[in-house]
Amino acid sequence: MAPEMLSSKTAVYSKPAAEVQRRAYVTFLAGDGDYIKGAVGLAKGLRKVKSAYPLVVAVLPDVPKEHRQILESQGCIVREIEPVYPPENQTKFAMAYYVINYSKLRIWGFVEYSKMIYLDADIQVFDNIDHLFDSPDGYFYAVMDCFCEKTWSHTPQYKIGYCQQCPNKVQWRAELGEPPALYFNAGMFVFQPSLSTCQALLETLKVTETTPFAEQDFLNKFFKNIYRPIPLVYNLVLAMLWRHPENVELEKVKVVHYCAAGSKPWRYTGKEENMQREDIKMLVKKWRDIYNDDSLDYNPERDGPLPEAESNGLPPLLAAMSEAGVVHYITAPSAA
Ligand SMILES: O=c1ccn([C@@H]2O[C@H](COP(=O)(O)OP(=O)(O)O)[C@@H](O)[C@H]2O)c(=O)[nH]1
Ligand SMILES: OC[C@H]1O[C@H](O[C@@H]2[C@@H](O)[C@H](O)[C@@H](O)[C@H](O)[C@@H]2O)[C@H](O)[C@@H](O)[C@H]1O
Ligand SMILES: [Mn+2]
Repeated sequence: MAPEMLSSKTAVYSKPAAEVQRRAYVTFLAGDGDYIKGAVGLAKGLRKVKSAYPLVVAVLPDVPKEHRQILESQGCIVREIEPVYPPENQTKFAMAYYVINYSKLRIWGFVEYSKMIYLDADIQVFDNIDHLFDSPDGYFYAVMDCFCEKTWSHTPQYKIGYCQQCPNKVQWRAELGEPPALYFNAGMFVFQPSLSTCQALLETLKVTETTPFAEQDFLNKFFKNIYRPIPLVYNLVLAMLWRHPENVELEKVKVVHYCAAGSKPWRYTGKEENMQREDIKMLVKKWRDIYNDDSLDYNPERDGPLPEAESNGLPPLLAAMSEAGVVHYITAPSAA
């Protein structure tokens, strides 16, 4: 029976908080466009690599009911989030739609989970990465980005040809001040949901200048002191294939991020720059093979009930309070 929030009835549970270790992957979906295909592909890819954890999809209110039903039919846990808008700004984002990406910050509020791995919907997981959930707590793990694409032409590092992927090729110039801090791509990261962190993110955003890479720039600033780079195999930003091929061993790559212009597999035409490369065509085919594989559709008999059905049934906030050991609840019969 779904628990009552604390009211005239005393809703109480007996569940030792310590054993409630909830982990999940999470992606973000906005609008009624074709990113739904990316989210479905991701759900099927995680199933193919036999991940032990569910995929939560944080959806903005504008994601239609039909798309939410498709996600649930694929075994996803759909959670609606409120949009997050950056302060009024004159910024020209690198891509105009990046303004919606600040809504990703809501996932820090998913405190029914102790650790989560965020993946953009244009990402595919080709090898099991569940072991990343065992990374030591207290840090923010993500893969370093590349500054060489034209999308970076507004930055000093692009102007002098400096990139953190090859720091010795073009030396940073002292007259430009401090070299850029290690900078991660925000399409994939390992994090711990926390109500206080979520609050701090939203408060800090209100007083932070918006910048071309929107929430990616913001997250890099916010987590600068606890950011720990992880190997590129966990988030291959496609531009690395032509910008830093010496850093890529494609056969070892576990996670591919289809972020280069024209590379979204569900709308790939091969017309854009670099899109006729053999490796790109192979990676798009790999994604499509999973997306079109009916045997990877969610099957409750084979895959078991949705984790949400198994949860302790606590509403997220009570779960967090219980997990934090703040309060303990035992189920009591309805007073009525
Ligand atoms: O119309 C959109 C645009 C973006 N997104 C979500 O926002 C993420 C970030 O956008 P995108 O991946 O296009 O940025 P990129 O990594 O290509 O810069 C996507 O992966 C989706 O999860 C979405 O759901 N609908
Ligand atoms: O809202 C800003 C976005 O910034 C990032 O995408 C960029 C970045 O990777 C650049 O380095 C590439 O040059 C570019 O192609 C790519 O789109 C994240 O992937 C995405 O999740 C999101 O945070
Ligand atoms: Mn992306």
